[in-house]
Amino acid sequence: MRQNNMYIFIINPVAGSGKGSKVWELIKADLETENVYYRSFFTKHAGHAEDIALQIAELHGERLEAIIVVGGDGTMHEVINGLRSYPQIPVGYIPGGSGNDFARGFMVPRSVKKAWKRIYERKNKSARTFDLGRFRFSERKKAERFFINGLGIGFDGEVAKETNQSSYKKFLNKLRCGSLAYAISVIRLLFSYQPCDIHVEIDGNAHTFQKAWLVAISNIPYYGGGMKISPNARPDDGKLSLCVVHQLNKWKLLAVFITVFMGQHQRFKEVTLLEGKSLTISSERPLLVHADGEIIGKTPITINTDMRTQIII
Ligand SMILES: Nc1ncnc2c1ncn2[C@@H]1O[C@H](COP(=O)(O)OP(=O)(O)OP(=O)(O)O)[C@@H](O)[C@H]1O
Repeated sequence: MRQNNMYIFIINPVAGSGKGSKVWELIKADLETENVYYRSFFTKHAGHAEDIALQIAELHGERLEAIIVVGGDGTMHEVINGLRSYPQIPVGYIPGGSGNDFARGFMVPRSVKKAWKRIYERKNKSARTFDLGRFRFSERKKAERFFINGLGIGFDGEVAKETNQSSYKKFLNKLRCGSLAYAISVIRLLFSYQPCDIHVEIDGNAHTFQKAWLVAISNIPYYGGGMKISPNARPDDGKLSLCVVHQLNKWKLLAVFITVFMGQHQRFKEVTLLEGKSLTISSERPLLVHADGEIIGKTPITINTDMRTQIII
Protein backbone atom coordinates (compact mmCIF):
# COMPACT_ATOMS: atom_id res chain seq x y z
CA MET A 1 0.00 0.00 0.00
CA ARG A 2 1.30 3.50 -0.90
CA GLN A 3 1.02 6.01 1.96
CA ASN A 4 1.57 9.75 2.41
CA ASN A 5 3.22 10.06 -0.93
CA MET A 6 3.41 13.14 -3.06
CA TYR A 7 1.36 14.06 -6.12
CA ILE A 8 3.29 15.82 -8.88
CA PHE A 9 1.31 18.02 -11.26
CA ILE A 10 2.82 18.80 -14.67
CA ILE A 11 0.85 21.66 -16.18
CA ASN A 12 1.04 22.87 -19.77
CA PRO A 13 -0.23 26.45 -19.46
CA VAL A 14 -0.59 26.91 -23.23
CA ALA A 15 -2.55 23.66 -23.85
CA GLY A 16 -6.02 24.36 -25.20
CA SER A 17 -4.79 27.94 -25.94
CA GLY A 18 -4.60 28.78 -22.23
CA LYS A 19 -7.13 26.29 -20.88
CA GLY A 20 -4.28 24.43 -19.11
CA SER A 21 -3.67 27.42 -16.78
CA LYS A 22 -7.36 27.90 -16.07
CA VAL A 23 -7.87 24.23 -15.27
CA TRP A 24 -4.90 24.34 -12.90
CA GLU A 25 -6.38 27.30 -10.98
CA LEU A 26 -9.54 25.25 -10.38
CA ILE A 27 -7.67 22.19 -9.14
CA LYS A 28 -5.26 24.18 -6.98
CA ALA A 29 -8.15 25.53 -4.94
CA ASP A 30 -9.31 21.94 -4.21
CA LEU A 31 -5.79 20.80 -3.31
CA GLU A 32 -5.45 23.53 -0.69
CA THR A 33 -8.88 22.71 0.81
CA GLU A 34 -8.13 18.99 0.93
CA ASN A 35 -4.59 19.43 2.31
CA VAL A 36 -3.09 17.40 -0.48
CA TYR A 37 0.69 16.85 -0.42
CA TYR A 38 1.79 18.00 -3.87
CA ARG A 39 4.28 19.90 -6.03
CA SER A 40 3.48 21.60 -9.34
CA PHE A 41 5.60 22.30 -12.41
CA PHE A 42 4.70 24.44 -15.42
CA THR A 43 6.09 23.55 -18.83
CA LYS A 44 8.08 26.36 -20.43
CA HIS A 45 8.60 24.96 -23.93
CA ALA A 46 7.79 21.99 -26.16
CA GLY A 47 9.43 18.84 -24.79
CA HIS A 48 9.67 20.25 -21.26
CA ALA A 49 6.97 17.95 -19.80
CA GLU A 50 9.12 14.97 -20.81
CA ASP A 51 12.21 16.41 -19.07
CA ILE A 52 10.25 17.25 -15.91
CA ALA A 53 8.68 13.76 -15.73
CA LEU A 54 12.08 12.09 -16.14
CA GLN A 55 13.79 14.27 -13.53
CA ILE A 56 10.99 13.76 -11.01
CA ALA A 57 11.01 10.00 -11.57
CA GLU A 58 14.81 9.87 -11.09
CA LEU A 59 14.54 11.89 -7.90
CA HIS A 60 11.48 10.38 -6.21
CA GLY A 61 10.76 7.10 -8.04
CA GLU A 62 8.45 4.79 -6.06
CA ARG A 63 7.79 7.44 -3.41
CA LEU A 64 5.44 9.27 -5.76
CA GLU A 65 1.70 8.82 -5.34
CA ALA A 66 1.24 9.76 -8.99
CA ILE A 67 2.24 12.18 -11.72
CA ILE A 68 -0.82 14.11 -12.92
CA VAL A 69 -0.87 15.72 -16.35
CA VAL A 70 -2.85 18.93 -16.78
CA GLY A 71 -2.95 19.65 -20.51
CA GLY A 72 -3.76 17.99 -23.80
CA ASP A 73 -2.78 14.83 -25.64
CA GLY A 74 0.64 16.26 -26.56
CA THR A 75 1.53 16.86 -22.90
CA MET A 76 0.40 13.34 -21.99
CA HIS A 77 2.55 12.01 -24.85
CA GLU A 78 5.62 13.81 -23.48
CA VAL A 79 5.06 12.60 -19.89
CA ILE A 80 4.58 8.98 -20.99
CA ASN A 81 7.87 9.23 -22.87
CA GLY A 82 9.65 10.85 -19.92
CA LEU A 83 8.54 7.91 -17.75
CA ARG A 84 9.49 5.17 -20.22
CA SER A 85 12.06 3.72 -17.79
CA TYR A 86 9.60 4.06 -14.89
CA PRO A 87 6.42 2.28 -16.04
CA GLN A 88 5.48 1.53 -12.41
CA ILE A 89 4.80 5.23 -11.61
CA PRO A 90 1.02 5.87 -11.89
CA VAL A 91 -0.05 8.63 -14.26
CA GLY A 92 -3.30 10.59 -13.98
CA TYR A 93 -4.84 13.07 -16.43
CA ILE A 94 -6.96 16.17 -16.11
CA PRO A 95 -8.17 17.43 -19.51
CA GLY A 96 -6.89 20.88 -20.45
CA GLY A 97 -6.19 20.54 -24.16
CA SER A 98 -7.94 21.08 -27.48
CA GLY A 99 -8.70 17.59 -28.81
CA ASN A 100 -8.56 15.62 -25.55
CA ASP A 101 -8.75 12.20 -27.22
CA PHE A 102 -7.02 10.61 -24.23
CA ALA A 103 -9.92 11.75 -22.03
CA ARG A 104 -12.42 10.20 -24.46
CA GLY A 105 -10.53 6.94 -24.84
CA PHE A 106 -9.89 6.44 -21.12
CA MET A 107 -13.26 7.85 -20.07
CA VAL A 108 -11.78 10.63 -17.94
CA PRO A 109 -14.58 12.97 -16.77
CA ARG A 110 -14.71 16.25 -18.74
CA SER A 111 -15.37 18.15 -15.51
CA VAL A 112 -12.05 19.19 -14.00
CA LYS A 113 -13.24 18.74 -10.44
CA LYS A 114 -14.69 15.30 -11.16
CA ALA A 115 -11.51 14.21 -12.93
CA TRP A 116 -9.39 15.22 -9.94
CA LYS A 117 -11.85 13.70 -7.44
CA ARG A 118 -11.67 10.38 -9.24
CA ILE A 119 -7.87 10.40 -9.05
CA TYR A 120 -7.78 11.47 -5.40
CA GLU A 121 -10.38 8.96 -4.32
CA ARG A 122 -8.21 6.18 -5.68
CA LYS A 123 -5.42 7.14 -3.25
CA ASN A 124 -3.61 4.07 -1.91
CA LYS A 125 -5.24 1.85 -4.52
CA SER A 126 -3.34 0.56 -7.49
CA ALA A 127 -3.69 2.12 -10.94
CA ARG A 128 -4.68 -0.02 -13.94
CA THR A 129 -2.20 -1.32 -16.48
CA PHE A 130 -2.55 -0.27 -20.12
CA ASP A 131 -0.71 -0.89 -23.38
CA LEU A 132 1.67 1.58 -24.98
CA GLY A 133 2.70 1.66 -28.63
CA ARG A 134 6.49 1.51 -29.02
CA PHE A 135 7.97 2.90 -32.28
CA ARG A 136 11.27 3.59 -33.93
CA PHE A 137 12.37 4.92 -37.29
CA SER A 138 14.71 2.63 -39.20
CA GLU A 139 17.44 5.24 -39.63
CA ARG A 140 17.50 5.82 -35.83
CA LYS A 141 17.50 2.23 -34.64
CA LYS A 142 18.08 2.86 -30.95
CA ALA A 143 15.82 5.89 -30.44
CA GLU A 144 12.63 4.18 -29.33
CA ARG A 145 9.64 6.22 -28.27
CA PHE A 146 6.06 5.57 -27.19
CA PHE A 147 2.50 6.63 -27.88
CA ILE A 148 -0.60 6.19 -25.75
CA ASN A 149 -3.51 7.21 -28.05
CA GLY A 150 -2.42 6.52 -31.58
CA LEU A 151 -0.06 7.18 -34.45
CA GLY A 152 -1.01 8.41 -37.91
CA ILE A 153 0.82 8.25 -41.24
CA GLY A 154 0.38 10.17 -44.51
CA PHE A 155 -2.64 12.47 -44.84
CA ASP A 156 -3.09 12.06 -41.11
CA GLY A 157 0.43 13.36 -40.38
CA GLU A 158 -0.15 16.38 -42.65
CA VAL A 159 -3.47 17.13 -40.87
CA ALA A 160 -1.74 17.02 -37.46
CA LYS A 161 1.00 19.37 -38.69
CA GLU A 162 -1.47 21.80 -40.26
CA THR A 163 -3.65 21.82 -37.13
CA ASN A 164 -0.78 22.37 -34.69
CA GLN A 165 0.50 25.34 -36.75
CA SER A 166 -2.90 26.87 -37.45
CA SER A 167 -4.35 30.07 -36.05
CA TYR A 168 -7.91 28.66 -36.21
CA LYS A 169 -7.02 26.10 -33.50
CA LYS A 170 -6.43 28.99 -31.07
CA PHE A 171 -9.59 30.76 -32.19
CA LEU A 172 -11.73 27.60 -31.86
CA ASN A 173 -10.23 26.82 -28.46
CA LYS A 174 -11.44 30.21 -27.28
CA LEU A 175 -14.94 29.26 -28.47
CA ARG A 176 -14.52 25.92 -26.63
CA CYS A 177 -14.69 23.86 -29.81
CA GLY A 178 -11.00 23.06 -30.28
CA SER A 179 -11.85 19.58 -31.62
CA LEU A 180 -13.20 21.24 -34.80
CA ALA A 181 -9.69 22.38 -35.73
CA TYR A 182 -8.77 18.89 -37.01
CA ALA A 183 -11.90 18.78 -39.16
CA ILE A 184 -11.02 22.13 -40.76
CA SER A 185 -7.48 20.90 -41.54
CA VAL A 186 -8.92 17.78 -43.22
CA ILE A 187 -11.02 19.92 -45.57
CA ARG A 188 -8.12 22.29 -46.28
CA LEU A 189 -5.70 19.48 -47.20
CA LEU A 190 -8.16 17.23 -49.01
CA PHE A 191 -7.64 18.88 -52.38
CA SER A 192 -3.85 19.14 -52.34
CA TYR A 193 -2.77 15.81 -50.79
CA GLN A 194 -1.47 13.10 -53.17
CA PRO A 195 -2.06 9.50 -52.01
CA CYS A 196 0.68 6.89 -52.62
CA ASP A 197 1.37 3.16 -52.18
CA ILE A 198 1.91 2.05 -48.59
CA HIS A 199 3.33 -1.32 -47.50
CA VAL A 200 2.22 -2.74 -44.16
CA GLU A 201 3.71 -5.83 -42.54
CA ILE A 202 1.58 -6.89 -39.59
CA ASP A 203 2.55 -9.89 -37.44
CA GLY A 204 4.49 -11.33 -40.39
CA ASN A 205 1.74 -10.80 -43.03
CA ALA A 206 2.53 -8.34 -45.82
CA HIS A 207 -0.10 -6.06 -47.44
CA THR A 208 0.32 -3.39 -50.10
CA PHE A 209 -2.31 -0.65 -50.28
CA GLN A 210 -2.33 1.26 -53.54
CA LYS A 211 -3.04 5.00 -53.55
CA ALA A 212 -3.38 4.99 -49.78
CA TRP A 213 -4.35 8.20 -48.01
CA LEU A 214 -3.52 7.24 -44.49
CA VAL A 215 -2.71 4.54 -41.99
CA ALA A 216 -3.96 5.16 -38.45
CA ILE A 217 -2.62 2.91 -35.70
CA SER A 218 -4.70 3.12 -32.55
CA ASN A 219 -4.58 2.13 -28.92
CA ILE A 220 -7.96 3.81 -28.27
CA PRO A 221 -10.95 4.29 -30.63
CA TYR A 222 -10.54 8.07 -30.97
CA TYR A 223 -8.15 10.44 -32.67
CA GLY A 224 -8.12 13.90 -34.22
CA GLY A 225 -10.43 15.36 -31.57
CA GLY A 226 -13.19 12.73 -31.47
CA MET A 227 -13.06 10.83 -34.77
CA LYS A 228 -13.86 7.18 -34.00
CA ILE A 229 -11.22 5.87 -36.38
CA SER A 230 -10.74 2.41 -34.80
CA PRO A 231 -14.07 1.63 -33.10
CA ASN A 232 -12.83 -1.70 -31.68
CA ALA A 233 -9.49 -0.49 -30.28
CA ARG A 234 -9.00 -1.22 -26.57
CA PRO A 235 -6.00 0.05 -24.62
CA ASP A 236 -5.75 -3.11 -22.52
CA ASP A 237 -5.97 -5.93 -25.08
CA GLY A 238 -2.25 -6.16 -25.94
CA LYS A 239 -2.97 -5.28 -29.60
CA LEU A 240 -2.98 -2.25 -31.89
CA SER A 241 -5.82 -1.50 -34.32
CA LEU A 242 -5.08 -0.32 -37.85
CA CYS A 243 -7.27 1.66 -40.19
CA VAL A 244 -6.06 2.08 -43.79
CA VAL A 245 -7.94 4.34 -46.20
CA HIS A 246 -6.99 3.62 -49.82
CA GLN A 247 -8.00 3.86 -53.48
CA LEU A 248 -10.78 6.40 -53.26
CA ASN A 249 -11.31 9.83 -54.74
CA LYS A 250 -11.42 13.09 -52.75
CA TRP A 251 -15.21 13.23 -52.69
CA LYS A 252 -15.54 9.72 -51.35
CA LEU A 253 -12.85 10.52 -48.78
CA LEU A 254 -15.05 13.40 -47.66
CA ALA A 255 -17.93 10.93 -47.20
CA VAL A 256 -15.64 8.61 -45.20
CA PHE A 257 -14.60 11.57 -43.10
CA ILE A 258 -18.21 12.52 -42.31
CA THR A 259 -19.02 8.97 -41.17
CA VAL A 260 -15.83 8.52 -39.09
CA PHE A 261 -17.26 10.52 -36.18
CA MET A 262 -19.82 7.74 -35.69
CA GLY A 263 -17.36 4.94 -36.49
CA GLN A 264 -19.43 4.10 -39.61
CA HIS A 265 -16.54 4.55 -42.09
CA GLN A 266 -15.82 0.80 -41.83
CA ARG A 267 -18.77 0.19 -44.19
CA PHE A 268 -16.73 1.56 -47.12
CA LYS A 269 -14.79 -1.08 -49.08
CA GLU A 270 -11.87 1.37 -49.33
CA VAL A 271 -11.46 1.30 -45.54
CA THR A 272 -9.49 -1.71 -44.26
CA LEU A 273 -9.34 -2.47 -40.55
CA LEU A 274 -6.66 -4.82 -39.20
CA GLU A 275 -5.16 -5.57 -35.81
CA GLY A 276 -1.89 -6.96 -34.54
CA LYS A 277 1.07 -6.62 -32.21
CA SER A 278 4.01 -5.92 -34.46
CA LEU A 279 4.13 -3.70 -37.55
CA THR A 280 6.51 -2.29 -40.14
CA ILE A 281 5.24 0.45 -42.44
CA SER A 282 7.03 1.78 -45.50
CA SER A 283 5.83 3.88 -48.42
CA GLU A 284 6.50 4.92 -52.02
CA ARG A 285 7.75 8.28 -50.74
CA PRO A 286 8.61 9.31 -47.12
CA LEU A 287 5.35 10.19 -45.34
CA LEU A 288 4.86 12.40 -42.32
CA VAL A 289 4.08 10.58 -39.04
CA HIS A 290 2.42 11.91 -35.89
CA ALA A 291 2.20 10.23 -32.51
CA ASP A 292 -0.60 11.43 -30.19
CA GLY A 293 -0.96 14.48 -32.47
CA GLU A 294 2.75 15.47 -32.30
CA ILE A 295 4.86 15.32 -35.49
CA ILE A 296 7.65 12.81 -34.89
CA GLY A 297 9.24 11.92 -38.24
CA LYS A 298 8.76 10.16 -41.58
CA THR A 299 8.27 6.58 -42.80
CA PRO A 300 9.61 3.87 -42.72
CA ILE A 301 8.65 3.07 -39.15
CA THR A 302 8.47 -0.04 -36.93
CA ILE A 303 5.83 -0.29 -34.19
CA ASN A 304 4.90 -2.85 -31.56
CA THR A 305 2.95 -3.05 -28.34
CA ASP A 306 4.98 -4.96 -25.76
CA MET A 307 5.22 -2.19 -23.18
CA ARG A 308 2.67 -1.32 -20.49
CA THR A 309 2.12 1.62 -18.16
CA GLN A 310 0.06 2.45 -15.04
CA ILE A 311 -2.80 4.90 -15.53
CA ILE A 312 -5.22 6.08 -12.86
CA ILE A 313 -8.71 6.14 -14.36
N1 LIG B 1 5.26 26.82 -22.35
C1 LIG B 1 5.08 26.32 -23.56
N2 LIG B 1 5.13 27.13 -24.65
C2 LIG B 1 4.88 26.66 -25.89
N3 LIG B 1 4.58 25.34 -26.16
C3 LIG B 1 4.51 24.50 -25.12
C4 LIG B 1 4.75 24.93 -23.76
N4 LIG B 1 4.60 23.86 -22.95
C5 LIG B 1 4.28 22.80 -23.75
N5 LIG B 1 4.23 23.18 -25.03
C6 LIG B 1 3.83 22.38 -26.22
O1 LIG B 1 2.45 22.63 -26.43
C7 LIG B 1 1.98 21.68 -27.38
C8 LIG B 1 0.48 21.46 -27.24
O2 LIG B 1 0.21 20.82 -26.03
P1 LIG B 1 -1.02 19.83 -25.90
O3 LIG B 1 -1.02 18.85 -27.00
O4 LIG B 1 -0.99 19.29 -24.52
O5 LIG B 1 -2.29 20.79 -26.04
P2 LIG B 1 -3.32 20.92 -27.23
O6 LIG B 1 -2.60 20.76 -28.55
O7 LIG B 1 -4.08 22.17 -27.01
O8 LIG B 1 -4.31 19.70 -26.97
P3 LIG B 1 -4.59 18.31 -27.81
O9 LIG B 1 -3.26 17.68 -28.13
O10 LIG B 1 -5.40 17.48 -26.85
O11 LIG B 1 -5.34 18.71 -29.04
C9 LIG B 1 2.84 20.44 -27.15
O12 LIG B 1 3.51 20.17 -28.38
C10 LIG B 1 3.84 20.88 -26.09
O13 LIG B 1 5.13 20.38 -26.32
